[in-house]
Amino acid sequence: MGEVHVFRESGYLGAEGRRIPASEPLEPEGGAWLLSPGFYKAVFMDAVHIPENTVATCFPRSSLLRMGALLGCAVWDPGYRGRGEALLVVGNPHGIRIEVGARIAQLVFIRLYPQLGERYSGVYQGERLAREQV
Ligand SMILES: O=c1ccn([C@H]2C[C@H](O)[C@@H](COP(=O)(O)OP(=O)(O)OP(=O)(O)O)O2)c(=O)[nH]1
Repeated sequence: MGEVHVFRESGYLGAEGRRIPASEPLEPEGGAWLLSPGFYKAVFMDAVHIPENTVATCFPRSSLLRMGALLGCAVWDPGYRGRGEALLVVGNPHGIRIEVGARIAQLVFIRLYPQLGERYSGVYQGERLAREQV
């Protein structure tokens, strides 16, 4: 876990366009976030580069589920590079506490045969990376 954000406005998903809502990072206290029930944006601390012959998907660690929280993840495309994000849903009515840098997710890689002709070139390519990392 690198950052936890709260959403500050609505999002929009159209047939063509989209607007990702503004969000605000929460300051950890004593090196951890105390999160009450709700929906948060979880920004990963680690950057990934998905190989071009691979697609990945991400699951929450079961420890997260066991304490009453979910991580919503989608598909990580071949060739994607970046520090991605996921949706953290805290359902435990007593909240949860997550330390900065705690491991929250596991990526599962699926090798593609044959290799795809196209690698990811969407709007999230290179997100949160320094120019030389892209
Ligand atoms: O839970 C996830 C899943 C994917 N990604 C990254 C890797 C992926 O390659 C990229 C784009 O994901 P996706 O293709 O699902 O997004 P989209 O909304 O379809 O965007 P685009 O139109 O750029 O494909 O975002 C995340 O950060 N979190």
